[in-house]
Amino acid sequence: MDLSQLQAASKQYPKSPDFTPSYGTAGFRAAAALLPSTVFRCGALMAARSLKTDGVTGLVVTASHNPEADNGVKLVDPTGYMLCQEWEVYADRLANAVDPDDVLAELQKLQDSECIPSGHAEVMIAHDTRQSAAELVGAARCGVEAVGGAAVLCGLLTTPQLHWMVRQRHLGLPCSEESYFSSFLRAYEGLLRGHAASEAQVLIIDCANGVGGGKLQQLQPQLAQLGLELDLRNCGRGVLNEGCGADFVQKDRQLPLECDGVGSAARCASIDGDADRLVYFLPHGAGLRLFDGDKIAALAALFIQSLLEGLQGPSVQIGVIQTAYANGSSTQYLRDTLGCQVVITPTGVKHLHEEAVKFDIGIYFEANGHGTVLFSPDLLQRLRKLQANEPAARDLLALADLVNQAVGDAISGILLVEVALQRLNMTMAAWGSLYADLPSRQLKVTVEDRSIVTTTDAETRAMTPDGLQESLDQAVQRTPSGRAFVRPSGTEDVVRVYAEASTQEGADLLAKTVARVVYRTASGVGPAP
Ligand SMILES: CC(=O)N[C@H]1[C@@H](OP(=O)(O)O)O[C@H](CO)[C@@H](O)[C@@H]1O
Ligand SMILES: [Mg+2]
Repeated sequence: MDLSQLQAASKQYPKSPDFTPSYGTAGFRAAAALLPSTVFRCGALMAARSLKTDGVTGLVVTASHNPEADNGVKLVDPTGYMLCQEWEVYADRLANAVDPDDVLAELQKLQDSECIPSGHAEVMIAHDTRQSAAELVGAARCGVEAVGGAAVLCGLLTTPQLHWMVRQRHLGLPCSEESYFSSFLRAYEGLLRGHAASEAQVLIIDCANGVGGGKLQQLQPQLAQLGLELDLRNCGRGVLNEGCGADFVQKDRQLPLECDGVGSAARCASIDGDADRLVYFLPHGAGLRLFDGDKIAALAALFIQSLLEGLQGPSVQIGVIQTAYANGSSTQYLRDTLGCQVVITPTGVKHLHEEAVKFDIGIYFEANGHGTVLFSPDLLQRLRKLQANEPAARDLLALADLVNQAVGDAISGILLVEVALQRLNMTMAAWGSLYADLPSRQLKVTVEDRSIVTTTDAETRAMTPDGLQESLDQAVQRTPSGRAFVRPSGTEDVVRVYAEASTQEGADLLAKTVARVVYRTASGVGPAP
């Protein structure tokens, strides 16, 4: 790695002294104005990662479902997965280096400890629709070039598109946006051939005023020809993620903007600002009936089991990976009714992904709608051998092409849900009644320093501060079918509270009680909950 230009370039991107970025649940995220230094350094880091792996890496400038004024960076390994967790510590150290000398010193240390070879580094860079994107993409590019790497500017893309393209490069397969669309469409058409519903299906999609809207518009004509009519809302005229988008719908349980008055029969979906999360919903009274990531995982598991029934030979191990935020009813359904193995991991798809790859078919979804279905290389090989004679093998192979094998992808997720509903001949109502969600509530508590809250057992129990878990246990014991946990957010400066119970009142009360315990034991700031 050529570090001779690094210090000079680094001077253009000074870090403000009191900014201490931290690689959170999915990369760095902060107010956009603070981020040029972080993104510059991530550019350099991903060039180093490219040399280390002898592959093309990726970087997406996005703050996902967060407000327009925020931005962030998501880092992509050559496999198309997120940056390997061992390297997060380098990302943290580099991002926090105080000045250009320090940046150089950190990269030199990285170069030595990872034995980074010299050679050609290449980093694919994409961005979402935020106004701050241009400046930050410039910073990323400068960071890549400052260590002698080549930046490939891929422009406006969804996060999962860039992950998919990086993976395709790795596999030596076509990696343009055109091939992204055509590959999903081919798989969709193949899975529905001879099985499509007789009438066109209409789906209203709340696009969060983010990057997914334009991308879905590009797919609209071809999907209409295949019997799926997309009615796109919040396509960019309004404010990004404000009053709309998958995070708003899943957490606030309210109809997004531009979706009122659509009628209770309207099938609706909502994606987030960088189109890696997906939830479905049906308008219901003043609110909505939510089909979250857990429901999508259950539908995917049911569909995959139905396909596997037609497959000869040894049984295929299906694992479903969830976090503590998964509704208790979903876990019970997957385990007891479908007989799937369920694994619970800490929050963040990097943790779920890590477990999902251990199964022949690993289905992972966070309750917020971020997830995908992974097929193991061994299973794919077996399916390829069988495909000439077995339609089930062909269907499963098509499914592996339909579902983004790199990361959770809202666009691919929509196609998965639509195929599964049509192939299982299921209405949204039937999907909804696979199991009934336990009422739940999520709250946030602002505290002086969220890092004093530490957890164990996949974040289901708090270890510190003293007394927090004990008080939480008492509150849970008083609540019929109660369950609650707290954890420091990895993306926001808050402690998150989750509670569920047999009634909504019970869940609300439990969440409030726990929020008060957090406020009391972890030095809450601002008004008490
Ligand atoms: C409760 C919740 O939805 N948490 C989200 C949120 O992380 P936090 O660490 O909870 O802020 O953002 C992550 C990145 O998008 C996502 O992976 C995760 O599920
Ligand atoms: Mg997102």
